[in-house]
Amino acid sequence: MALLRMRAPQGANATEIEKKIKRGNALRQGSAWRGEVTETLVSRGELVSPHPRIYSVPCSEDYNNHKRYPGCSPQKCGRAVTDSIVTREEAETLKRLAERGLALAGSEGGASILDLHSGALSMGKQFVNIYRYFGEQIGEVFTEEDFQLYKDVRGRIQAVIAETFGLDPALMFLTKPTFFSRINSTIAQTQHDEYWHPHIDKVTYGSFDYTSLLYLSDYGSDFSGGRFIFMDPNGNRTVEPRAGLKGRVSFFSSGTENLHRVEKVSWGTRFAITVSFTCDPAHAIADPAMP
Ligand SMILES: O=C(O)CCC(=O)C(=O)O
Ligand SMILES: [Fe+2]
Repeated sequence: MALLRMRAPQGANATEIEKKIKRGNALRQGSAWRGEVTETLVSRGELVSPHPRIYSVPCSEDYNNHKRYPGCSPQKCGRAVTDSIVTREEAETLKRLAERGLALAGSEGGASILDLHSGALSMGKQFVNIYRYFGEQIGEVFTEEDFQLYKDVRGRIQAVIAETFGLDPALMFLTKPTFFSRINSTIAQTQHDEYWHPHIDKVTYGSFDYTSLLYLSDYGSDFSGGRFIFMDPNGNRTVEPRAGLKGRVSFFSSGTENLHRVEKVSWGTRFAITVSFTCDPAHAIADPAMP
């Protein structure tokens, strides 16, 4: 995603992890596997309800290099998708909010973000602080109800992640960045537009232990390309975004076991929100709020 390139890998093990990505990429390029989709974990036509569809993956060693927080740090790793916690109306409301916010500016390239917590909004080739730049006008874009909806949805996602991975939800914390993304097929102008690179969220964002993505538009009707791809050593596993019936939520442990990328969007516009959690209270943030 756009914010993704803003941060260098952090921590003592970052270079090791980068080496692992490079080794993995070299292996993939040299093998018979040419990056095709080998398995669709959840397709656009399915409704995953009432229980999440869960795929377990062995935890990578990443977590051994970090302080462990009992009740939160991953002991079980994997990925899951649920279509049962965000209604279609809620997804539509959040999409309209993303549209309104991003309509104020946006990247010249194909990927724009609006970070609700920091206020960072793509503008041309850079970012502005939406709360500072638009001042009082912000009241015409966001309402208290919008922030309340974000908070409710965040709470539901947190609960389902805790349930799935056997965690205490009170010991996991929202972390930054948390942002709306808007992606289209416009040619990239800066690195921030290059959303398609393989990455590991724990490396890219530092504080993430669990990542979630709430999709606000539909693969195949609002846009094409733009599938989410887990890049496993033995092939690609994809999740097809969708929101038209229920807002699809995909979530996963943020370490090397979940190396991933987003396929390039070939037409249309793709909206999503990233909502992620940390086990480290020092990296906790409050829910975004009206300034
Ligand atoms: O939008 C998506 O499906 C994934 C974005 C992503 O990988 C990220 O923001 O780190
Ligand atoms: Fe990511």
